[in-house]
Order: sequence, then C-alpha cells, then structure tokens
Amino acid sequence: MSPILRVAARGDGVAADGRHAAFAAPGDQLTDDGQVVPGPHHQDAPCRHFPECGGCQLQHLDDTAFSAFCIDRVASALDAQGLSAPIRPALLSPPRTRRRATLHAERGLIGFAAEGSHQIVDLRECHVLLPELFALVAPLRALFQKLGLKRRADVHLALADQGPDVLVTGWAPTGLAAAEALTAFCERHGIARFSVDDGLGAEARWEPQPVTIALGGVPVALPAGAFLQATQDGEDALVTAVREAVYGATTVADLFAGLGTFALSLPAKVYAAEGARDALFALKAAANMRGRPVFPEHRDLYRRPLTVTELDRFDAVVLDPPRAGARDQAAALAACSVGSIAYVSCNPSSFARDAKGMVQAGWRIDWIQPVGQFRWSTHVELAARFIR
Ligand SMILES: C[S@@+](CC[C@H](N)C(=O)[O-])C[C@H]1O[C@@H](n2cnc3c(N)ncnc32)[C@H](O)[C@@H]1O
Repeated sequence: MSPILRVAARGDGVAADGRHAAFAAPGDQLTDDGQVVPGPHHQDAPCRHFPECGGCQLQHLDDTAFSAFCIDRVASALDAQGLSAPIRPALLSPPRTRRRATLHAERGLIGFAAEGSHQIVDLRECHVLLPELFALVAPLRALFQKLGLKRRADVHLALADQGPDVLVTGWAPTGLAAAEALTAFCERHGIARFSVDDGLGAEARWEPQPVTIALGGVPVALPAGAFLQATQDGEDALVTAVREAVYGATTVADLFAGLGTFALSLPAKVYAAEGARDALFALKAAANMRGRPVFPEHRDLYRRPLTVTELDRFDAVVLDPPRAGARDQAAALAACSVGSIAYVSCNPSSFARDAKGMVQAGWRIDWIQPVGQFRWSTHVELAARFIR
C-alpha cells in the first residue's frame, strides 16, 4: 500500500512510492496490485459522462484536492525552472458557469471529444457548461439531424450580452428549408446569433441585433468565435488580480489584449496590442464610443514584440499570451524598467519558462494567483505580479 500524495499535470495520481494511478486523489491508497482505495478527498463524480468525456479529467477530486492541484501545477512548473514564489489559494469557478466552449457534432451526436480520442461523447448532462448553453445541446442535436449533418462540425458556444452565440465551423446548410429551420430554431431558443463557417469565414445567418460582450462595463462587439475568458467568475478573478498587480500605474501597455478584458478595466491610459484584426477593431470602436483612454494597435507580438525602449514609456505592463507563452516579448520585458508587470497565463509551463529569464534579469515574482476557470480539467490559469 502506498498513499497518493499529489495529482500530476496530466491528472494521474502520484503515490509515495513513485507509481502513477489514473483517477486517484491525494489521500487515496494505491494497493500493491494497483487498485485505488478512495480516501477523504475522493468524491463521487457528479456527471454520468465522467471519465469518458474529455471535458473534465478531475471530477473525482473534491474542491480541497482540486484547489491543491491548481496550486501544485503552478509550483511544479516553477520548480522545473528552478524558481519559487508565493502562491495564493486558488480561485475556482463554480460548477455550471462555463460561458464559452467548443463541442463537436456528427451523425446525431453532439458533445465534447472523448478523453484521448476523437470520438464524440453524446452529451446528456453537463456540470461545467452554463445552463443557458447546455439547454441548447438537445435542440442543436435535433436541428443537425433535421438538416442532415453528416460530416463532423465544431460548435462554438458563447454567452453574449444578448443571449447565446452559436458558431458552427466545418458545415454550412444551404436551401430555403434549411434557412427556415434555422430561423425557427433561433427564434424558439432565444439565440443572439447563429453563424456558420465552411472555410470561407464566419457568416451570420441570424443576428437580430448586434452581438456584444460587456468588458469593464463597456459593450464590445463580439466577433463570432472570439476569445473570451471561460467564465465570468474567472474573468473577474483575473481582472482583480491584474488591477492589483499594476495598482497606481497611470500608463499601461496591455499586450495580447484581445477584446479588451484588461484594457477596459484599468483606471489608466492603456496602449493595447493585439494580433487579431477583428478583436482589435471591436476594442477600438468600443473605447471610442465610450471615450475610454484605450489606444489599440494591430501588432503581431511574436514577430514584432515591443522593444525595451517602447516598454520603458509605460508605468506597467499587462501580458496575456496564448498557451505558447511569449518568449521574445519576455526577453524584452526582462531588460525593461517599468514599475510592475502583470503576467496572465493559461499555461504554467510556458509562464515559468518566460519567468525564468525575467528573474535572472533581476525581477522578482511578488505573488501568483492561480485561477481554476476550467473546473475539473487539468487546465490551470494564473495571474502573477513581477516587481524589481
Ligand atoms: C489568451 S488570449 C487573451 C486575450 C485578452 N487578454 C483577454 O483576456 O480577453 C490571447 C490573445 O492573444 C492574441 N494573439 C495570438 N497571437 C498573437 C500574436 N502573434 N500577436 C498579438 N496577439 C496575438 C489572440 O488573438 C488573443 O486575443
């Protein structure tokens, strides 16, 4: 018998004797023949689709163990780079609060892909999606069946200010009957927008009024399929952490700004750099309309990161790159002399890699706030404050 001590990055339990076991929680016991004997932090998974469904990998952990996993994920990534930092208690989004998710549909099935495969798990219940979004799953299944969807399509769901926003990629129904069925579906289910994209770009087939998302109290036009923090709760946690990290700054550079989640929430003059044109134009128009001091620039930050001279014009910098991190931008940040840096990351490993160079150049990680907005998944997000 060996006790399970922690859960590794991929979700398997790690026993004191070094063995790994699937679906094991800290406090469980691993028998000599590899059986898991549940302990005090092992809960009954609430969803019938666990563990087949790839939407959740950790439903067997209670909140104490899931929170510890989020912290440990960050600590292990730092440790792998020879770093350590004060890590705050994790902020977990409650069940049923995911406002953005991508499902897959094919031949009468709709749901997340099965864990480790492309097979679709036909979703009959879900404990992570917002009820408003889950309520669309059965009607969408029926709609796709009616319209004869056979090949695989992706269904991107988001909750906009006006209601559910649906984007189907890989499929575009044609003909009058299909158009009528789609309109009836949208009217019946209060859909804010229904777009399709069969490879030529998103085309709205239903959008009775312009679709927006409120960020920092400002309604921003929401491009179909655009990036949004996964839960409102997670967004609030990240915004609060970023505001604290750059507190007192009157000029801020927001890098990888997206639609302006941070730029529109900071009490400062904000330069916002973003690579997606549609997001950038939406942010520009929204800021102009409300007279917010946000100055967006379309810029590919992988090809053309801000230079040290450019960075030094600001009191503080916020960056929130994609999963790959921001190696070159971090190198310039390491050498700059702004007052503080808020680094928001959806990948503790690339964050720790980027942080290492910054720490070697004299920066210190003041604190790290883990945010578990992908509840019961192995994806952990964080916001960190760097100071000299
Ligand atoms: C994790 S999202 C963060 C968005 C925003 N900060 C937010 O919280 O809503 C990363 C953003 O980086 C943008 N991006 C990806 N590659 C980029 C690049 N090479 N240059 C600039 N922006 C890029 C994406 O379009 C996306 O908006």
